[in-house]
Amino acid sequence: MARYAQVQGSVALITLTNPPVNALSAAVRLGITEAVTRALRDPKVKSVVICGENGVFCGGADIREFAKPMTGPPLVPMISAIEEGDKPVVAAIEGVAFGGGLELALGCHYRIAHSKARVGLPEVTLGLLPAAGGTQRLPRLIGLAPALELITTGRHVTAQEALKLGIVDKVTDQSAQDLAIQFAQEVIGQPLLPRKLSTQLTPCPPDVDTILDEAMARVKQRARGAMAPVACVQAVRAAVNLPYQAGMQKEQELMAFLFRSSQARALQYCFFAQRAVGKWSLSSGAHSGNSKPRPVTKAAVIGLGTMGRGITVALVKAGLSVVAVETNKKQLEMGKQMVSAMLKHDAQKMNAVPRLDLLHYTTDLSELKNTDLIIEAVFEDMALKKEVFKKLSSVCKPDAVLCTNTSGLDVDELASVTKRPELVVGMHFFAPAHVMKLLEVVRGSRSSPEVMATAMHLGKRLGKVSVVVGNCSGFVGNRMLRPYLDQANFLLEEGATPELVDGALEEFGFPMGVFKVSDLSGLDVGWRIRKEAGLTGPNVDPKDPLRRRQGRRYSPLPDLVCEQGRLGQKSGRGWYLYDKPGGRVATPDPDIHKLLEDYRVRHGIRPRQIGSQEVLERCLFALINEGFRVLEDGMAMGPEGIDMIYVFGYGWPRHRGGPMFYAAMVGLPRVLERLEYYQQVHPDVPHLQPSSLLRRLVVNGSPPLDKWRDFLQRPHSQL
Ligand SMILES: CC/C=C\CC(=O)SCCNC(=O)CCNC(=O)[C@H](O)C(C)(C)COP(=O)(O)OP(=O)(O)OC[C@H]1O[C@@H](n2cnc3c(N)ncnc32)[C@H](O)[C@@H]1OP(=O)(O)O
Repeated sequence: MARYAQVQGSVALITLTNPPVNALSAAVRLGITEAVTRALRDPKVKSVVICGENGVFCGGADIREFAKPMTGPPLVPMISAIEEGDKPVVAAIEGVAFGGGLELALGCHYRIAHSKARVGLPEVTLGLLPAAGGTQRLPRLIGLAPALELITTGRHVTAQEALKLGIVDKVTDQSAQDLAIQFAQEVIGQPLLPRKLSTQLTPCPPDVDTILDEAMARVKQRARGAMAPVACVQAVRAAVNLPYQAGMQKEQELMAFLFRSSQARALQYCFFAQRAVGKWSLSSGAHSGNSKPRPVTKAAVIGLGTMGRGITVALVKAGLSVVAVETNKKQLEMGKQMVSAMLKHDAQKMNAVPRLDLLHYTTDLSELKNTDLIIEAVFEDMALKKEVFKKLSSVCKPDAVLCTNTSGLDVDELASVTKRPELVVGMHFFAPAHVMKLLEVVRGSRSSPEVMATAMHLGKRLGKVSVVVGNCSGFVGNRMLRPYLDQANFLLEEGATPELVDGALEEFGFPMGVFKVSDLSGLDVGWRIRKEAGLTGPNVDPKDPLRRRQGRRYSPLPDLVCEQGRLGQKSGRGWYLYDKPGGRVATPDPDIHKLLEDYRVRHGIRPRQIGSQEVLERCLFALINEGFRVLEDGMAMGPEGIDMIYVFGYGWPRHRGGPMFYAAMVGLPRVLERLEYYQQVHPDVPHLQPSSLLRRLVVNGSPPLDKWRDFLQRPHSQL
């Protein structure tokens, strides 16, 4: 796990060999410990170089080992032995030096990086802190403020920035290993003490307490309940206030607390779940390993509304040439201006040139003859989308892939109007499409494995977390959102206010509560959908009472709010009041409180005190319950997919792992018991009826999440 060689006569070369990222597993730590001891003992060895195999220095501690009892030599003494030795040790960083990998490099006396390498301490993103001396050595090396920023965010740093910050000593376009070997010979005999970071003091500006206090305030505000960033600031404070050994002690104490936390488990679960969803499989036996994507060099986007513009920008930023289509010259010009502005804005931020040359604008569909893949992003209307698909089917080359960016319409119905249903797939982007990381890739019943591979591969090129989902109404994310929204509205009827509900959800960790999100998206969106579904407006069954639709409880409150012209942020009023149309700062609105009071009086509802716990249980458990139904119906590959959809698309706090992981943490019997309770109180809400999968899991002793698939009744998923 670590290869030892003697090169250039006097240099010991230690190579980490644990593909793919040379993670510091027990075997690697043992290998390094033995190799370093050998090098330090061998009188013929005058200096040492540590590098990684296959162009990667080290991706850090082996995260898979965190769930198991610790074996092998610990990292801290291993790194101390390197630093304390009397021979210069040079880290040759290629690829990445992350987490324990960078901490290992910080224990070396010199660091040389390849120009394409990246370094960082991303432990905070795993619910931990850099506990192999990272919180103590990095501030001593680069100073308090930059170290705080890197450690509390986990940000990756390019080799060039690392050089500027002083993390690395040299950057090369050639082999970092070769330069390190040469360098290791040059520094033989030079004093080592100034290079041993643990012997140094953290360089501190006079306003050190202010910097630390401000960092703590910033971190607490951003963390939304996540504990690791707060612990990171505490650990770095120790690097300023305490001698090295005492600082290390503090680092270990904080780490021990974080290591056992449910947040660390949730964040580590997310790390692996994010990678697992990329490895899709279909019930036919096709999977990511045996299905080849089609080459896509030229794409097209139909419709330059909000979604189409974002998708166009995402495609261009990924280096694809794009034909952007609108129905008339005026819309096209408007779309063009917006897309150009977005690309220029983005390029400016990155100090790059906007790739406007990759774009071609047209109103003529026949110009799509040579495109490999087309993404339809027109208005969410089945008739209109069908018309577009019919035309695409006749103008595009026969093997062009046709994608729809619908947020919930039937992909099979759309595919049925084309001559190539096997080449039709859903690509559900989330607004703003060039920013949001989530992509639901919707498999129609006839979508071929090749077309699935193409959509998933394209998602990866666009930097998205792409999740394969089945073709059901609302797919996975929006389907699960409905019961959540319903519960929020029912809570208002029963006595809550928008700010009470939102407060509970924000306290839980959502960046915005449900009513603030609705105001941001525009309340008319849901209103139109409800009208089309016959839930409000002229198509309502006249026999339905006002608070019942289609056999179940219905809250007309959102419709009443829209009828008053309160459409959310854009009209300056929605569930909240804003300072002006388009304003962002929400303040509670007495008019909404009055509307709710009048409504309750009109319907004879006696308002009651509602607490945060009830808000969370009713909103979140209803959503989770639908998640179990999604699994039962075979519309998702597994709970990991659902969780990644919620983390990346709906603001579910990552440190709570996603709804299905959260359910497992709360305990499935508890979720079941609360759903049963609320179902008894609200028998007219079918969404509260516990799903059969949840019941079955509880009966079978609540197995861990990765075993849930064994309890599905359908032998095959619908994917
Ligand atoms: C005392 C405690 C001291 C230190 C604590 C730590 O060091 S915690 C670990 C800190 N390191 C990280 O957080 C880095 C995590 N990894 C990454 O960011 C990326 O994997 C990386 C290294 C940039 C490579 O990215 P790439 O896109 O090239 O590959 P991918 O992410 O798909 O990873 C490939 C497979 O390697 C597995 N893997 C990656 N890092 C680790 C790791 N540190 N431990 C264990 N396994 C790791 C990853 O899961 C992939 O596995 P696969 O089975 O192929 O899905």
